[in-house]
Formats: sequence, C-alpha cells, structure tokens
Amino acid sequence: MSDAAIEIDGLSKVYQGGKQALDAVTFTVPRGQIFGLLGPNGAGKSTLINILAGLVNKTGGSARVWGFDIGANPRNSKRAIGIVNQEILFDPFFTPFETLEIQAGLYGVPKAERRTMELLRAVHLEDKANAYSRTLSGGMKRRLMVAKAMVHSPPVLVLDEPTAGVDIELRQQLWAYVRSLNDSGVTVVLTTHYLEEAEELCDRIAIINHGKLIANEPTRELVGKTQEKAVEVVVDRDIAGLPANQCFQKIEAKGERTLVITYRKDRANAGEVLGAVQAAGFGIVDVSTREADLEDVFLSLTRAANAA
Ligand SMILES: Nc1ncnc2c1ncn2[C@@H]1O[C@H](COP(=O)(O)OP(=O)(O)OP(=O)(O)O)[C@@H](O)[C@H]1O
Repeated sequence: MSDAAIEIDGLSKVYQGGKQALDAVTFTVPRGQIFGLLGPNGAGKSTLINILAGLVNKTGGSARVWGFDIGANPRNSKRAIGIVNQEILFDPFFTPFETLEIQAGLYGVPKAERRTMELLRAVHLEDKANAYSRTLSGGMKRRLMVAKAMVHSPPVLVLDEPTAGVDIELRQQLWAYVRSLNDSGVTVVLTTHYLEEAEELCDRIAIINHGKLIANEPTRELVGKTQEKAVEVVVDRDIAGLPANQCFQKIEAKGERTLVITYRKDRANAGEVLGAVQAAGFGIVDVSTREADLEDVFLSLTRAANAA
C-alpha cells in the first residue's frame, strides 16, 4: 500500500462552458504532513478540493485518498477525508452538540464511538454545546466546522481557506488545534492566501496557478529556491540616469536619491553590487537589504509560469 495520504495524477477539470479549472495536475501529499496548497483567486484550489470531496466530477486523470480511488471507491475515499469548506454550512437552529451528532449519524458513526464533547472541547466550544449555532460568533462557527469535519475521525483533514475573516487570536487557536491534530497523526491539507502562515505551518507547499501546478517542494527548499535579493541604496546625489551593470538583475529609482537593485545571489554579492554603484560615480549614504520571503517566491514562480 502506498504511504501517500493523497495522490493526484494528471487531474483535469473542464467546466461546462469550457473553463479549464485544472490542467493535468500531479502531486502527492505524504502522510503525516501539513501540506499547503497555494494559489491566487481562481487558480483551481477549490475545484481540486471539491473533486476530492466528491462534489465536482473530474474530467481527466485520477485521485486517491488514503489509497482509495475517488472514482472506483468513492465511499472509502470520502470516509478517509474531512473537509472544511470556505462557506459556513450548518443549520442555525441546531446546537453545536446536535450539529456534531447529526453529522456523526450521517457518517454512520455508532453512538458508543462518538466523540462529540471531546471534539467540542478541542475547538473550545464546550460551553456552547447547547447554544443555538446561529448565536455563535464567526470564529466559533468556523471552529464548529472543523469539529464537524472530524466527527468520523478521518486520517486526512482538508481546510479550504480556514482563516479567511477570522481574527488573529482565533486564527492562532485554530492553528494550535490543527497542529495538535497533526501531532496526533492526522494529515492536514490547507489552502490559504496567508503566505507567511503557510511558511510557518506547512511542511510542504504546492502552488497552482491557472489550473497548473507550478511548484511542489518542502517549504524550506521552496523559500531557499529564490535567488533574487534586493538592496536599497541611498546615494549622495540626484539620480539623473540609472547606472547599468551586468551584476544587476533589475535597477530602478525610488525617489530622487534611492536606487532599488535586484540581483541574483548565485551571480553576485552585495559588495559587487555596491561597488558597481560607486563605480558609476555615486557615493553611498545608506544601504538596506531584504531576503526574499514566500511572497517573492510565489510571485517569481507565477511570473515565470505566465511567461512560459
Ligand atoms: N461551477 C463552475 N462553472 C464554471 N466555472 C467555474 C465553476 N467553478 C469554478 N469555476 C472557474 O474555475 C476556475 C477555478 O476556480 P476555483 O474556485 O477552483 O479557484 P480557487 O483557486 O479555489 O479560487 P478561490 O480562492 O477564489 O476560491 C475559476 O476561473 C472559476 O471561475
């Protein structure tokens, strides 16, 4: 048996009307990881998750969840996954306790095996067990959604933009819970627009753009991959014309006396860049440098993919 939590192979989706939301996407989510799926709006992330959930039919390729093919064995593949959607979906007239009990019933979890109070405790909703769900705050509702996705104890939990619209404190609580689930062996896949969060939380990150996979690497390698570095140089006179040098990847003026120079770490170092500025006749007044973060990696990868 494969040790992958999710295996996606050549997965494609063309919606009625011709929109290609996924174009032969292939990647594997290893078991036990927190895996980040990043991409701009409309990249195809929700489509991919909805295919895994059995809510959208694929038009090509295959996908397996915990070894079960979503086409050949949809019952088992669906049982292996818990999905927290972007939209908040539950009946406002049920209490959190009832909401989880009903969900457990839908999955056929026997009464003796239900963990309703344990789940409510884990998402800090124990004291709201008997309140109407409509009286919960946005953050509480979202935490209830996470608990709801876990009632059948799936080995894989997928969170689609789980912290959109959630304040920082609740986001921290939600992530703490996600981390504790992961520590207890649950594989977590999350889509997010918060790149720093993905960088902090995820072991591995895949990026999709316009339905195509453009990166899939351990987070550290992805971040380290970017070779671009920027240096901001304040010079001692007004910049009449931009100096040129082969070690500059890009140079632009920011204000009358500040140059922003991008260079590749593998081709030049800061000393050479500053030397080139001085050789062009400028005195250097101040310098600051900036390491690329995931946002830079993402932008340079999507730029490269768009140009291809
Ligand atoms: N039911 C549908 N019919 C036709 N086109 C659709 C349908 N659902 C999504 N699309 C299109 O498919 C593309 C991918 O959408 P999808 O929702 O998967 O992206 P996403 O990466 O999840 O974006 P977001 O973060 O905004 O949800 C978009 O261009 C979208 O407009």
